[in-house]
Amino acid sequence: MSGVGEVGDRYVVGVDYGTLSGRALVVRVRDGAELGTAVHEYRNAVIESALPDGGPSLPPDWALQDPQDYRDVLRHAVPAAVAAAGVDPRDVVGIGIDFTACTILPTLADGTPLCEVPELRQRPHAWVKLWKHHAAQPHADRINALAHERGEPWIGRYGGKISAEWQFAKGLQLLEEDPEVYRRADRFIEAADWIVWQLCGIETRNVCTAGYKGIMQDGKYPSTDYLTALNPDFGDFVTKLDGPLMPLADKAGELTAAAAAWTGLPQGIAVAVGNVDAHVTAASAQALAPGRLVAIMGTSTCHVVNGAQPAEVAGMCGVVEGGISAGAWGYEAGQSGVGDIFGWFVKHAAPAEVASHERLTELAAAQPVGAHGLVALDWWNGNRSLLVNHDLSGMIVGLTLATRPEDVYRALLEATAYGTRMIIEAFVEAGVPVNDLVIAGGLTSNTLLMQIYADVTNRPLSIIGSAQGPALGSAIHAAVAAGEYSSIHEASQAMGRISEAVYRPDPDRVRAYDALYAEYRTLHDHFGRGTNDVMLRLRAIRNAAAGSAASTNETASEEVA
Ligand SMILES: Nc1ncnc2c1ncn2[C@@H]1O[C@H](COP(=O)(O)OP(=O)(O)O)[C@@H](O)[C@H]1O
Ligand SMILES: O=C(CO)[C@H](O)[C@H](O)COP(=O)(O)O
Repeated sequence: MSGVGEVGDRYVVGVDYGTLSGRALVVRVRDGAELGTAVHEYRNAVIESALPDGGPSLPPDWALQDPQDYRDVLRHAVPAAVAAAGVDPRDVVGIGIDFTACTILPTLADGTPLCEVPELRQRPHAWVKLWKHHAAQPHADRINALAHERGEPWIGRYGGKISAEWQFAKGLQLLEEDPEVYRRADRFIEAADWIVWQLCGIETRNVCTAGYKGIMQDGKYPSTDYLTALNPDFGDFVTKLDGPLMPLADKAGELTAAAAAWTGLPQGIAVAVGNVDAHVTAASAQALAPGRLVAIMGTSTCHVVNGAQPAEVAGMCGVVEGGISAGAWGYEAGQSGVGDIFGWFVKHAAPAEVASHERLTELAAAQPVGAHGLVALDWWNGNRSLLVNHDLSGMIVGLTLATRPEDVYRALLEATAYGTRMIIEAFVEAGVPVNDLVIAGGLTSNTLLMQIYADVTNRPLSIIGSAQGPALGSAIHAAVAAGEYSSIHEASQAMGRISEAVYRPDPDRVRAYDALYAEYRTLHDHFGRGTNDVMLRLRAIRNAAAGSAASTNETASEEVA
């Protein structure tokens, strides 16, 4: 953190809503200096098995959140960040937020979350569905099949598949599993837009989530005909999504008196339009130019890259005009599990004497490429791009009695790099240039991982110059919304930071990885493209067994009662 500003300086606050916590960052407008930060952990974190106040236990693949946790970030992290920065809150001129996505909730017409309506509190579908809620896969499958059958024009803009994580799959699941909660939902809104509504009292919809996570293309959602063909009661779904659509970095409204009281910031300051963690980071990494692919690597990885033209890229998440920044076509792809796979290995598979990222990385770094004899498929949390199937699962080939924990750890790091290479090749083959990579997020601290990515992708890797890429990106958007800069490009140049080409590919390792990547591709297509659906069959067997175990437990507890 830099020192406090000078007299006359103005500041903006960026708030990054992550999977487990929200971080606030106070940033100086003139140069992007980061002056103070604070984190607030969500009390209810990720709700995966039981609701906070009781109700039915949640089936596999559910992931919910509590919207009160989001308000608490405003009440705790924002004032703490301003205090840590040592600036006068009266000099703060704007606030911007970014959120995970698609993280979405049903609300009443006034924005009250349905899970806060007393009689709906114990209904799982009344809660926020987090981005990694994966229980809507069957609904996504039907959305996709019908879109292809009818030749819907928008499906190509999503690489041919809508993800189970996105709005329409989650909405259809809500309708079909709890029609009453669906009917009570006047609004179905991304948490990014909901928290902006809480801040400025005005409901808006940002073009980023509407485009990538909804199906808003060329100013339109899917037709009523199509939605009715999915389910006769789904025809009205878009009326719950509709709202004033706003470009990124615009001002959504002004901070209300109530939100000023929560945050300690001045009433009336600019509130920027909501945005997504990955997409705001392109601005903080000074990576808005076409061809610079930004990978935000944390629990999962999100890839965003601007292009000059629209193109259809099989398996990408989507292409949206102005979806990253005005004046370009923004492309997105993603890997649903990255740091979480490494974390799983440290926590559940590595023996205690080596069970830390640091120790496993140190041991893994000592071996030449290929020496472990392993190739893994990185699908521990399903596959977002290119296969768009969250029922796929992880695999390691080549294990022997000589395999050591660091070998497996290294194979997992490499598997995620191969997954990123698949995505890059899909973009390039479709005519979307990817010249270099800019990496942001917590995983930038792992230098072995960074070098593996440079070698596997055969591209130079630049590193964002901030440990708070999303929060800084939100602050940059707030500065534009407050009128401090005339465009996001100008603000990004003044306030963003990047260290250019920190990691360069090594030709020998590139060659060695080409051979391993060829094996990865073969396995990827074999298990992911229908030659052998063993993973899908295992998932069905698991779900049936989990279902019968749950009903056995319920019968047992009824008998006890
Ligand atoms: N040194 C490390 N090497 C590899 N993975 C790590 C390391 N430290 C933490 N992780 C993993 O990175 C993820 C946390 O990254 P972070 O960027 O903080 O998360 P988030 O995506 O929530 O912002 C966790 O999944 C954790 O298992
Ligand atoms: O898809 C997303 C953005 O488009 C999610 O927000 C993202 O994958 C979750 O990010 P993280 O793992 O960093 O919390």
